[in-house]
Order: sequence, then C-alpha cells, then structure tokens
Amino acid sequence: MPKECRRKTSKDLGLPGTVVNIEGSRLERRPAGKSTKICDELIEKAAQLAPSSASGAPTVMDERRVPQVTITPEGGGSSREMQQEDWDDAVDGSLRRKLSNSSISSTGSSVVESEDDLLSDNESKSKGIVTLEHLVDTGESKPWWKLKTLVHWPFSATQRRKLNWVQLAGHKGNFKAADEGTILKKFSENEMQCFEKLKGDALLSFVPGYHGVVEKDGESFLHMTDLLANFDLPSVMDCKMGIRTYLEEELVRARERPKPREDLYKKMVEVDSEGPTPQEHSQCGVTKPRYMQWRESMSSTNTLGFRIEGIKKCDGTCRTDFKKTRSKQDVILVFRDFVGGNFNIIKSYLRRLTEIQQALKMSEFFKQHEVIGSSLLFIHDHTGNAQVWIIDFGKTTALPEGQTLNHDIPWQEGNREDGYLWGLENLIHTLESVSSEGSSEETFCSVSNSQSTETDGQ
Ligand SMILES: Nc1ncnc2c1ncn2[C@@H]1O[C@H](COP(=O)(O)OP(=O)(O)OP(=O)(O)O)[C@@H](O)[C@H]1O
Ligand SMILES: O=P(O)(O)O[C@@H]1[C@H](O)[C@H](O)[C@@H](OP(=O)(O)O)[C@H](OP(=O)(O)O)[C@H]1O
Repeated sequence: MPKECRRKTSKDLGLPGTVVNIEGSRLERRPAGKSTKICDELIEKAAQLAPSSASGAPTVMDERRVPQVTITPEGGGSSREMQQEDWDDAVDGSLRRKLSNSSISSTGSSVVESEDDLLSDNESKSKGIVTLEHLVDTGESKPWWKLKTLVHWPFSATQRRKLNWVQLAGHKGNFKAADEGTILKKFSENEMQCFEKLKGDALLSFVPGYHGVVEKDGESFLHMTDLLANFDLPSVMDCKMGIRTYLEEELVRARERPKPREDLYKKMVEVDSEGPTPQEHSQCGVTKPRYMQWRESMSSTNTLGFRIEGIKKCDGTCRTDFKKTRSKQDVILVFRDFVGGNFNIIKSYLRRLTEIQQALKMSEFFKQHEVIGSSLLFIHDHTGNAQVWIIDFGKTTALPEGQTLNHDIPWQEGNREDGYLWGLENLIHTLESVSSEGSSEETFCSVSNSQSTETDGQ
C-alpha cells in the first residue's frame, strides 16, 4: 500500500474521546464499558435471529466477543441491506458504536512502507462486523469520482447508503460499499496489477471479480465483487496462506534501518509477556519482521503453512483470537466449530480447495509471483452454499522475468519461496481429518442407533 494511504487515528489527530467521520465532523465515542455491553446485546439479538443450527451446540473453543464497529451510516438501502434489515433493526440505534472511518490503513499492505511506517494499533484493526459507507452519486452537479478503467458506472441511488458487512482482517476503513453486490477496497498499485494480470489466468474463477479503479477526492479504490453478496447470514473464515507473511524486502529494510514499533511490542506482550527479548523489553519496541516472524511461530503459519485469522459465524459471534492456534488438532477444532458440525459443508469446502489447488498448479500468474499475506476466504450459510475464494494480493509481487517459484519448498532468504502450495496441502489434509471424523461419527451414530433400536425392540 502506498504510504500516503496510511491514516491517522483520532488519537493521532489529538481528539481523545472523539472520532472524525468522512465528512470531517466530530462524533461522540461511547465509553468503552458501554460499548462492550452494547456489543453483548447486539450479539444476543443477532443470535436470536440466527438459524437454530448454529446457536444450539456448545462451542468447542472459548467464544470471546469482540467489538462490533459501525461507521456513521446515513439513510438509504440496497436490496442486500433490505435482506439484512431485520438483523440491522435489532442492532440499530443506541447499539451502534461510532468510530472513525479514517483509521490507519494497510490496504495493499506493506510493500514499501511497513518499516518506515507510522504506528498501527489494535483499535484500527477490523475484527468482525462493520457497516460500510456506501459511495454512490450524492447528487452533486459534478461527479466526485472518475472511473479509470470502468466505462459505465451503474448508478442506482442518489443517497449515501450503508451495508452490514464482515471484515475479518485488515484495517478498519479499508473498504466501502459500492453498487449492489460490489465493494471498494483502498487502492494498492500492487493489488491492482495482480487483478489486471489475473484477467486471463487459470485462477480467474477463484478470485473476486475485478471491475477497475474508481477515484474520489484524489483517493482511489479497487472495485470488486462482494463475495458475501449471495449468502444469507453467512459464516466466514479468513485463512492467511503461506509459511511467510512478510516480504524479503521488508526484512532487508529492517536490517538496514531497524525501526522498533511500540504497538507491535504491545501486541506481542499481550499474547506472551516473555516473547520480547531483553533488548526489545528495554526499548519497548519490536521491528515489523521480528513481530511477523514471532506471529508465524506462535500460530500455525510455520507448522502448517497457513493460519486462521478470523471467523464470523451466522449467530453474529466473531473471533480473531487465533494467535496461538498452532497445531493441526487446534485447527480441526476451530473448523468443526465453524461449520457447526455440518460435515457436508466441509466436503464442499474440500471440493473447492482441490479445484483451487489444480488451478494454482496450472496458473502462469502463480508461477511468476511471490504470494505473501494472501488469504483463502471460506463462506457458507444455512442453505448449504459453501465457497472458498482467494483474496488479498496487496503483498503479491512479481518475480524477475524468467524466474518462477515452486511454492512448496522451504524458504531461504533469497529464494522468495512462500510455501503456499505446502500450506494448501496441509489445509486440505486438515479438512480431510475433520471430514473423516464426521464420517466416523455418522457411522458410530447409525451403529448405536440401530443397536438401541434392536434393544428397544427386545
Ligand atoms: N471481495 C471480498 N468480498 C467479501 N469480503 C471480503 C472481500 N475482500 C476482503 N473481504 C473481507 O475483508 C477482510 C480483509 O480483506 P483483505 O485481506 O483483502 O484486506 P487488507 O486490508 O489487505 O488486509 P491486511 O491488512 O491483513 O493485508 C477479509 O478477511 C474479508 O473478511
Ligand atoms: O495480525 P496482527 O498480529 O494484528 O499483525 C498484523 C498482521 O500481521 C498484518 O498482516 C500486518 O499487515 P500487513 O500484512 O499489511 O503487513 C500488520 O502490520 P501493520 O501493523 O504494519 O499494518 C500486523 O500488525
């Protein structure tokens, strides 16, 4: 992501207790205690409205509730909003916590900026359900945006609109709602180039539809298909792929100009007070690659070549506390919980993953790119619809002409290997284990059912 896309928090702007909406006006921030209560109410109400299949069973892992964020909505309603309106009503009004839409952004990620960057903070990270502001024609005489690669923009409304949406990773404010079934993501040159190159590639049907670049007030966005649009109260999981989550160039830069970051130090200490070295403790800071490597070693990135970033279930609960979900068995438990014991969903996911695996092996794009920080987005709902998509090309970079990657051999600095295919294979094996546990449970159930029937009959 270009450095200028980084945004300051209200704290940075010297506005404690206030936030700034996109029009620049100050908004009230509710006290933290109140928003936690609000969040609990929200989740309870959403849970009441959710299909019973997901709400009944006890969860395998501790279900920590995370703050739900809403960004200053104003009127309007698209068909998708209408579908969500009941849910929305239940969580509307005082249940909303207003936050800035101008938080720090890492869209397009850190190809050039991360180590030189201003600080990030936990408040700026998205952890679940957000309400996206809708960028449509506001009725101004002169259109405030200009389409660069899309000739016709299908304007269908004249008001700002809102869209309840799920953002499991990345920074708040990186996404906006667009016309029906589409969203806008903050522009990154890198990601844009990837989408352009993917147009004729074997991976095309596994990435979100790309509809070009749009601009507003000098700010650019990538216009893409909203993968959640065709789901009804979807459950969503973000799995970050690969054995490495930082670019080699980030490593080089950190070596040349180490910039310890206090926010990353704090995030590390929160998970493991013994994580930082004595030197890092004394300077209260860790460099970005050091933090990223630590994250990889705590989670399943190093051991399995992928890690779970976040989950939102159909009952409205969101979790992003997977920093220590490391072993295959840990991941199996999370997936079982995610699908609510519905092993048919796992089977559908497995079919899709196998298709993705085949497409990756055919893909020229994949051969020629180091794929870092990209995720697989798992989405299913109560209808049994289950899909997996490849998202986030912010840190996917082209190799020099003529060079290719295997994606399944160990990384050594300089070879740029990312372990993507190795991670995918492990992910498939992990889901196969979930699926076979399901099959044996089904067998066990039908055997014990028939035994009890026989006993009843005696
Ligand atoms: N096309 C899409 N349709 C639906 N949801 C999406 C789409 N793209 C992204 N998301 C949601 O937004 C989240 C963040 O997406 P993405 O990883 O692309 O953002 P990012 O800001 O680049 O993140 P990071 O800073 O971690 O690199 C995903 O976890 C997913 O929940
Ligand atoms: O998941 P965590 O523990 O919150 O850590 C973040 C995560 O690794 C992101 O992938 C990374 O953004 P990029 O992928 O864009 O580098 C971000 O760096 P940042 O703080 O520099 O945005 C980290 O803080």
